[in-house]
Amino acid sequence: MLYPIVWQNNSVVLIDQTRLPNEYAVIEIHRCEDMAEAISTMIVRGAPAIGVAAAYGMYLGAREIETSDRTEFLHQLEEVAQLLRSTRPTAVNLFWAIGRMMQTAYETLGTIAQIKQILLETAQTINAEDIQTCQAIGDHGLAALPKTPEKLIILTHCNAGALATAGYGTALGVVRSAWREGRLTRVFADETRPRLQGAKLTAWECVQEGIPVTVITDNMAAHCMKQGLIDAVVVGADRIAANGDTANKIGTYSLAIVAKAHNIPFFVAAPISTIDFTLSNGSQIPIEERHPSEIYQIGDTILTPSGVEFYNPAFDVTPAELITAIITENGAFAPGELVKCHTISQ
Ligand SMILES: CSC[C@H]1O[C@H](OP(=O)(O)O)[C@H](O)[C@@H]1O
Repeated sequence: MLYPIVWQNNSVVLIDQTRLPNEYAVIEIHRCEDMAEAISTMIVRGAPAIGVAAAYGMYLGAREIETSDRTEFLHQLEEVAQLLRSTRPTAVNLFWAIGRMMQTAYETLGTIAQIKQILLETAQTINAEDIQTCQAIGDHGLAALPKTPEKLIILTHCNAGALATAGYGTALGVVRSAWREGRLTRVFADETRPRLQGAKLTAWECVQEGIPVTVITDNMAAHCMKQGLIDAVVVGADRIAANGDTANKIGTYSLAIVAKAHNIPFFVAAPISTIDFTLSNGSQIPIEERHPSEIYQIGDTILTPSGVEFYNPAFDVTPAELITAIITENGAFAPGELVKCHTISQ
């Protein structure tokens, strides 16, 4: 299995996702500041993955705090948390993981050394739990897919694979489970402008595992659906509001509209840690805007003339009414029934 984040030799080893698919490179992270940089620059990316990365970042920061005073330690740890919170605003998993690490520190009574050790163990637990969560999402998603006698073609957007999680993936977790059970013909992967996570990362994951994959440009999805090539759409999520409105990579909203127009089921696959129950709907989800160079530059090639303006929102929000079901580690739920997701389905 593919693990993008590994605790090894007292440091965090990350697959450098900015170099895939042409180069498989790893980077060792020893300091919290470097983990924050890795999240901001998308060396590690994907909602669950940046949550796991931030959890380890909290430990790396705690490790460097040199005080024997508990109050001072917790004050400095909060500063570490603030640095990590400032990296990317949309994926709620980041804030969930940081909050769990801070709560662990507050609840741990003991020496500073004992608190640091518990923080490391908590980060490792968050890492291990996410892999199990993704495998459960994959199997619940398989059960939710259309029950046609023929094998399915699943369209996905961006990368919600092992690279976007601690392993196995969410949307690609459903793909992996479907492939394992002989329910999948192939994956259609939207290239996903501007950073091309679909063409670069989803395609790479599928090729590594021998899962047939067809890469299309984002503007081809409607045509493929009209031709009857797509049986279901499965995407990931970065933040889901209590009513089921879902923030995911830019282009997901238009994909959901097109799927609805063609009566194709549209599934969101995400861990419960991606659901933000403090938000009643998606209008309150912060949308990250990234540097315009992601639009105007590919490699060394500049695509646009000077003198133009750019708008580069990294995510959009799909209204709950366009979503067939939200697949979690506890089962598949209608968007309006997420309050039930804490009850494990049979
Ligand atoms: C497993 S959900 C991953 C989710 O995160 C991605 O965004 P980014 O590549 O900018 O971190 C994309 O929205 C995926 O669906």
